[in-house]
Amino acid sequence: MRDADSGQEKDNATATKGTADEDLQDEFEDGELSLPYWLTSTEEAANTSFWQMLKRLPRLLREAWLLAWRADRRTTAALLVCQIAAGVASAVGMMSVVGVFDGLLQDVPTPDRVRAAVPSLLLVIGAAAVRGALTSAAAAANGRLAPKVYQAAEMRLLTLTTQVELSTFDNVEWRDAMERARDRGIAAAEQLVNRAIELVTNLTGLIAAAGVLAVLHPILLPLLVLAVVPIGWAAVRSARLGHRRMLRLIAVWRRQRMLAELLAAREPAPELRAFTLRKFLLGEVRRLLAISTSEEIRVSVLQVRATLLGTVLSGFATAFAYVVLLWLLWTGRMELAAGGAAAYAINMGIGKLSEIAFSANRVFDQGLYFADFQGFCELSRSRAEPAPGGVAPPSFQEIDLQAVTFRYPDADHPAVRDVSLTLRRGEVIALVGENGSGKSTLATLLAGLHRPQQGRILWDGVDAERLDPDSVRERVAVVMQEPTRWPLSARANITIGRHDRVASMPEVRAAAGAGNAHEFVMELSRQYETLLSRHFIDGADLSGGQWQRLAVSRAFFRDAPLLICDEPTANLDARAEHDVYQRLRELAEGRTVVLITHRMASVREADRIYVLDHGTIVEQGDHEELMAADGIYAQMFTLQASAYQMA
Ligand SMILES: Nc1ncnc2c1ncn2[C@@H]1O[C@H](COP(=O)(O)OP(=O)(O)OP(=O)(O)O)[C@@H](O)[C@H]1O
Repeated sequence: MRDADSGQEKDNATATKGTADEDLQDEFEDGELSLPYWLTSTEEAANTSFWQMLKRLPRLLREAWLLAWRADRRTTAALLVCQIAAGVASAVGMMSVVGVFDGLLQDVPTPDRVRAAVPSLLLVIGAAAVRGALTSAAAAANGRLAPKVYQAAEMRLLTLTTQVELSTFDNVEWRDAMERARDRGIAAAEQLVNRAIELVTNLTGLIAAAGVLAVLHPILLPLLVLAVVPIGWAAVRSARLGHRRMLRLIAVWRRQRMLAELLAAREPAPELRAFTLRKFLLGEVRRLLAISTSEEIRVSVLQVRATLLGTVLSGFATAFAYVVLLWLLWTGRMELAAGGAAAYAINMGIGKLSEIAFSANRVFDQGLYFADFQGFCELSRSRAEPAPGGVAPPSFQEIDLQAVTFRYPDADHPAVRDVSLTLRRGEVIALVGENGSGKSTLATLLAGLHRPQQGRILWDGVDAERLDPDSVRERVAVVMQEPTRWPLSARANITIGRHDRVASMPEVRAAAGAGNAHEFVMELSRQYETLLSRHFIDGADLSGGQWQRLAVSRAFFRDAPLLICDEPTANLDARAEHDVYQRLRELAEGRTVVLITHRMASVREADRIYVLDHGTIVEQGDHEELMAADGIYAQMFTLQASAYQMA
């Protein structure tokens, strides 16, 4: 079937040559729509044969069952009972049709025939009513189950994503897996359950029809199957064409969606206008849309052709089944009443069989995406942060780094190499060095965000490897180089530093005052309750420096024994910078502060200064000692001081 598909697609591609779409088609073949590398495993799955697909079905059904069972046991069980009972009601209804025909065909006056048919007719009506009620109950149960499955899948994904080691975010394979799982995997989990339920419903209907036919005459059963094979083939072919079109177009769709979002988003709006990019970007979106439109039309023609062929062949096979039925009646091999019921059951069975072909294909289709989701979950579990039982001391006297080395995943060189240093309680330590010398990485190691591959970090003599990473992080407050702009209120942006503590307004104000944020927060429309996001009504945005002041306030509010400030003043004006350092020094009473900055004037007062170069410590001491040594630090300091003097 695979070859047949590609053959037909090739024919079609040839047919389109010479049309107005020629350029697009060329582009299409030339790689614009070639399969993105991260979809190769999905393509492999999509190209498997019809029989391979059938073999996979039981496993997929089991997975759907497990998903539903874990999400809501009672509803899943109720749903299954409703489905099976509806199937039984169907069978009872069909068998009762025999009685109706029996009554109507008796050799008595018409009123007596009708009277004889009434009990069976009531049974047919009763069975239909019960089946209808059970189907509605099953639909209600499904309506309850589907969102729960979605919720469970989304929560599973987010729980695992936030549990992995930070360095995993730099792993390309994991990030690709996450993209695919988030893009379609969560929805596929819900869809897989929906489609599996649909399949089971149709299967129970088919079993009922097949059971009735087998009772009436066994030869009718294979005829039923024969009639549905062409429709089933057409359904599978059409779905696979659609799935492969999706695989080819996904890169184009993603790019087009990304551009469309940029055109409509607020952040790039000024640059879009400043660089007069509108026409250029609109042209790009138009080009991508044209590619996907032409491909969609091409595939839909192929799909209609397949469906038409399947329907015609199935029509012939159905006609043959009825001819055989007539022959059975003609030759007296079957009672007339049973013949009427058989015609009814054939009709029902054909309907169910073709629905089964469709729903089995949908289960398979969603199963492909669900496999992506499961793959990501397994990968994330294998990369989850270890959680040893130890708890870091509430406060510490000393943090000791011993020959620590750290390399980012896939990086050629370690970002921090063989670093040994000691932080004592109450000290202010400064890390200086050129861009890329490893300061921020060293800070993340101290904060317990990364784990060194070599060397040890001791908290009062206890190896951090033996401590629960969250308990280490509880003791640290970090002002990041690029603090996150949380789309929350100004107050929450500060209290998120210790979200599990009930915060009184005076405490929030004190932290905001320390971070130099109180004044500008009071000027916002709703002061501390102002939502800091332009994406919402009444939301406000802040300048880079104001966001940084909030980040400093957040760290003050966290009130941790170790405060790490990674260029906390990069966006601050001179006065704000002076104030923040003043407060940092006050805060250092009883706490340890690690300061990373390029402003040499700010590090003069530090108890100890470490100079990093290519990940190693090349100089250390206080300001006077380092100036006397006349090394890198002295050069950097003199350079900046002379620049200020010239200014
Ligand atoms: N996530 C990452 N993945 C791979 N390499 C990284 C990553 N982050 C940083 N690096 C590399 O590690 C080295 C140290 O980077 P780091 O950010 O620690 O330097 P820095 O001294 O803080 O620089 P800056 O002064 O510019 O902030 C650099 O060579 C950088 O390219």
